[in-house]
Amino acid sequence: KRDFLSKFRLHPSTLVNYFTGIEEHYKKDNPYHNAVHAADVTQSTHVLLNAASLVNVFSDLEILASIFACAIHDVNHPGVTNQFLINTENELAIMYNDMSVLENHHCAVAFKLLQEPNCNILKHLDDSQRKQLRKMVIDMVLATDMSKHMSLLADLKTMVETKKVAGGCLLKLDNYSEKMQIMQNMVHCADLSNPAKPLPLSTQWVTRVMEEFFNQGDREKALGLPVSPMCCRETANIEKSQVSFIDFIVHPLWEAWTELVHPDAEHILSTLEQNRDHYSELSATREAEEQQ
Ligand SMILES: COc1ccc(/C(C)=N/OCCC(=O)N2CCOCC2)cc1OC1CCCC1
Ligand SMILES: [Mg+2]
Ligand SMILES: [Zn+2]
Repeated sequence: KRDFLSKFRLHPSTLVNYFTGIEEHYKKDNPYHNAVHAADVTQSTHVLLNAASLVNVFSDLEILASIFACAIHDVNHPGVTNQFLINTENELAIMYNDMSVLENHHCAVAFKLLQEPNCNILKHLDDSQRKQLRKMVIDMVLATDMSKHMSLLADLKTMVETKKVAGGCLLKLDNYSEKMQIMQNMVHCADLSNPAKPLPLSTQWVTRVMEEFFNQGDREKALGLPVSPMCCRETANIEKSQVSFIDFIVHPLWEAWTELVHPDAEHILSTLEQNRDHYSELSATREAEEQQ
């Protein structure tokens, strides 16, 4: 739909080879971090990019970089968190010195795959375009590390406030840093969009992420390690965790995004709020049952 095959001279069979390779490098037996999550985040970002207020904000190369970043953003995810890899001194934590271990790995695997035969989809980009795309993809994927969430959101809110005070257009972006901030938050929003989807979809993602967390908790128990928060299948309160996750992480982020692209994301924010109330009511009902 974006006419990228002709704009970037992308070869159909090379695209198929590369993205089949990417799909195969997502671990099928991860309940959550599998190729379906990558497709979900990619499709969600495609929709966010179509907001009326974002028309003409991004160049074709920035859009290609954003969509590519989503498709590869969790590739070869091992189904455990950065903290688990660090605590178990996993080879990936050693490789990346405990810094955004997963996110560095996802980028490295994706770019290494480009060098496989008949997989170089970026072959016909010129050197400057390829260098810019690589930098933008790395900047976006590294920003999906949850430990960056608070600073990413704080900077977004500062930028929005500053532009509002200046009376300018929120989306008049003067430099790479401002534009990249928007792109990083957009991909991060998509990565955290599960609670903002229609409830039948959202509940499936909750089941999947909890299954992956519980598998990690089982492994921590077997290794005699302290079980990570929300990873103990005996004690986790799923509904309560979702309400906190929405209240403290997801809603503040989507509130900022909704203000940025006003009024194009209002329906997403209201779905998120309805879902939050659903989990909150479920949690209260469960608590009442447990009292009896
Ligand atoms: C559908 O529910 C969730 C979906 C995504 C996420 C998170 C935090 N995604 O973050 C980006 C990926 C990431 O960095 N992760 C993956 C999850 O663990 C942290 C490291 C959390 C979700 O629910 C919370 C609350 C109850 C149990 C977890
Ligand atoms: Mg990730
Ligand atoms: Zn993800």
